[in-house]
Amino acid sequence: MAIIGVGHLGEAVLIGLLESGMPPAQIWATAQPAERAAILADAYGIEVGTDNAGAVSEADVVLIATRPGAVERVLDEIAPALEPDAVVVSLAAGVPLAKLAARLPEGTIAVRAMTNVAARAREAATALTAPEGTDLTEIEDLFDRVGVTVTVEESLMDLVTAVGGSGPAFLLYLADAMTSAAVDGGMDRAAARVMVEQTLLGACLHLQSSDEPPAELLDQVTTPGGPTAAALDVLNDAAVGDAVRRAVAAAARRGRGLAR
Ligand SMILES: NC(=O)C1=CN([C@@H]2O[C@H](COP(=O)(O)OP(=O)(O)OC[C@H]3O[C@@H](n4cnc5c(N)ncnc54)[C@H](OP(=O)(O)O)[C@@H]3O)[C@@H](O)[C@H]2O)C=CC1
Ligand SMILES: O=C(O)[C@@H]1CCC=N1
Repeated sequence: MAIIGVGHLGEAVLIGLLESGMPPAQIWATAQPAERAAILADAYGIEVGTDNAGAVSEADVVLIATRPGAVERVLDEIAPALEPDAVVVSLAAGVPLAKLAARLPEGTIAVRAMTNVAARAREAATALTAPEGTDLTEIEDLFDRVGVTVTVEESLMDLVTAVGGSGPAFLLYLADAMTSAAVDGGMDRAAARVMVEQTLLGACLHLQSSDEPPAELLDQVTTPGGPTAAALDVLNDAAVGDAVRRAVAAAARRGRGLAR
């Protein structure tokens, strides 16, 4: 396979794939500038260059990991070098399948994947979309190596981008605020970080291990008149739940805007 434009997300996916046992010799990647390509090649023991067309020439699956604005240029570069049965998977927010297909040779399958940085820890949530009737088994298997994969209608991709692709940002925002509060209260920063990260991880695992809705689990940790109730009073007074809903809507709107 080939990964074109290894930056933050591309590196997370690369690490997850290698950690999953994919042989390094199976992955050809590109990055820029050449110095970064050399650093990545050294760090991961894979082929990394700056020649996008060269990297895809023997690939069955090509992941495009550049920012949205560079995707069409990359497709123009690689299109003549693609294997006839290659599948091209764009990881970019907001670039529709139609735009991908328009730049690819007739018959080349284009797929959109919205994943997230948790691919690094093989805990990504990935949503795939492709033209109706596409057999996505191979691509699902690929993303299953780095987490959990679902398939959605393309019309949902901007929403999925907001809750999945951007999703880690919501928890990292919370982690930053909770850590600052602990440090301001006198905790050592390293200890505060361990407490916060383990608590957030534990809460997510708790949610995952239960069939109950998050609101029900929230009730169960909120003793009437207790400290958690005091915290929720503040969050509710500040309408944080509403702000989160508006943040998801804003991220989805921005994703739609990128398509233009
Ligand atoms: N970051 C995230 O958490 C998520 C990102 N995404 C999507 O993933 C994509 C990448 O995001 P992210 O990793 O954050 O962005 P980055 O800017 O970190 O990575 C993109 C990389 O591609 C390189 N690049 C640009 N043009 C080319 C080219 N023509 N050939 C080869 N490499 C090139 C960039 O180099 P240079 O810096 O020199 O331009 C950069 O290193 C985006 O489309 C985004 O929508 C989706 C979900 C989550
Ligand atoms: O914000 C971004 O541009 C990317 C897309 C989704 C998450 N991060």
